[in-house]
Amino acid sequence: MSTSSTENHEPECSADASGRTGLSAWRALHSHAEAMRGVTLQKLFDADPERCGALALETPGLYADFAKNRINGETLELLFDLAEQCGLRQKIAAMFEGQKINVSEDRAVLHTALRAPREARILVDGVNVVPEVHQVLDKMAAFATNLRNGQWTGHTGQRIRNVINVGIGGSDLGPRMACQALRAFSDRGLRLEFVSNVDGAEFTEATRDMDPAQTLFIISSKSWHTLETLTNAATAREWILSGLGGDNSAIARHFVAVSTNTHGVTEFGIDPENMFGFWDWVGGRYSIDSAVGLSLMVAIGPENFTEMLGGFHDVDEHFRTAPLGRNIPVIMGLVSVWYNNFLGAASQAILPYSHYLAHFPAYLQQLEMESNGKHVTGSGEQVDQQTGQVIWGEPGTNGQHAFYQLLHQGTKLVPCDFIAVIEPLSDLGHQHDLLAANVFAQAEGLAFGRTAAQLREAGSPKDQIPHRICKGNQPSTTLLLDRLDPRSLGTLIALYEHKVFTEGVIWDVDSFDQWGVELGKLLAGTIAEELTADEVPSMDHDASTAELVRRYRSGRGRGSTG
Ligand SMILES: O=P(O)(O)OC[C@H]1O[C@](O)(CO)[C@@H](O)[C@@H]1O
Repeated sequence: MSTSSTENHEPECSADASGRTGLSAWRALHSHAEAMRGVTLQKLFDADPERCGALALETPGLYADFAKNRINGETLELLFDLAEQCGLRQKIAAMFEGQKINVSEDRAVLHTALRAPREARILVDGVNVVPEVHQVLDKMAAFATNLRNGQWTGHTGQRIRNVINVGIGGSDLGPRMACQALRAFSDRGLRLEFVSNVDGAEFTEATRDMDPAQTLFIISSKSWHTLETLTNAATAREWILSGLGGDNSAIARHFVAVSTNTHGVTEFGIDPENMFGFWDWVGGRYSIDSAVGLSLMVAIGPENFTEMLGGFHDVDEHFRTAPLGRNIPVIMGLVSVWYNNFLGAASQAILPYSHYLAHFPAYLQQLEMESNGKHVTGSGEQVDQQTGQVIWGEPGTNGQHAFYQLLHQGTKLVPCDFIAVIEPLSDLGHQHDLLAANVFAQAEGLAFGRTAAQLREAGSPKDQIPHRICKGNQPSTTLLLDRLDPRSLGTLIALYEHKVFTEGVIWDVDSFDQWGVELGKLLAGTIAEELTADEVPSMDHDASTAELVRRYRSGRGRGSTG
């Protein structure tokens, strides 16, 4: 197995002593990785009966089992050395202090302030931001309460029964994931829908059979410039107006906005009174605790939302204060770097054994891949090692009948995060026991596999034995929650936020910008004009793209030859 340079996209510059690969801890980890190649999980367990206790950590409501990872004490020590040499502890402090660690945008990164207690003091440019945070939370709580108890009615005086969050990326994935995760805590009299895609199919399906008189839209966009959201918002306005007799005053009762852009919101026609603000120091993918969580607060109520913030805050404190060796998100991040940069893992699977967490892998895709998919360091130099994790996954047990075959018998190293829950949320406790049996069984099976000797003993036909062998040694971490509730969801999300932060520090990237997303937006603007122009446009594309545009125009009955 090769090490940090396994992918097709090699950095343009070679590793030099000023980059991460020049650090003594980096070089030591390389040598250690060589030594660990033949060391299987079976050997690691056989060698150390204390391993499980030594490699498990707890935080309220959650047990993190790292034992089934291809690491030993030395691996961890070297990873902690690397963290020290990369200044992880100083960078954690800098984030919590509100220093402008989002260097390419010259912004502070303070999602942790969103869940700070009322009495906390966190300064950005000399101003304590905590009172503002709580002002917005209070305004959200008043609105959510009025909507839930029927005091906020629609234009015709009818009670609101449907709430549709319109937003994309960070303005969609968090509340969408959490509304599903916390359905058991939701007001079942309210129907929550999410519309993100510019594909009109999503809007059409979400609003099918809905009564506009009973429907409220939350238009959520940090920038208020996002094509998908503004397009869907305009469609929503048309839908409300045509459903309610074209009276513009209906907008005030059927639209609220979540944004940092008061001007854009006002221009759209939403009263700034009905706008819930946030700040440029909240990144989109870190915004679920801000006003972006409004749809979630409407669904679960302000008290549950506050509980969730408590879970986040507990982990913030843990991340900020626990020594590296006891710090769960630090270890999650470092173990992830170990596989990515030293053992050549191609991707990382997120496998929640809870149907309520069905959207959690998609949420983590943005969190991880938009944060750490970067090719330059904070100071704009080409990185000298692989950055970013490819994240994917599905809830168990469904995934077992789809892609686990590759995990058990394929040739790829795919570290897995299993997320399991002890207490069932439904009355079907016996099914929950089966679910739990499966998650523990999968982690065990992936780690230790099934040998030829075991198969022979079980009476497998001789010619089938090679096909049936599972080599094992596929590593995993298991996060075991006492129960899935607002607090533990906060805990879980915050662990991953800080895991991603840890990785970003090791890779020396700005985890809080996302310039790469801009290119697609720019090109789509040009192509949208070409697709819809009356006259055949003159195009400046590569031959492949130009042909696709021509064929599309032709298929839509528009001129395609010039
Ligand atoms: O909330 P906005 O400004 O509409 O942006 C939505 C999303 O678009 C991005 O800027 C790029 O995809 C994300 O970072 C962000 O979460």
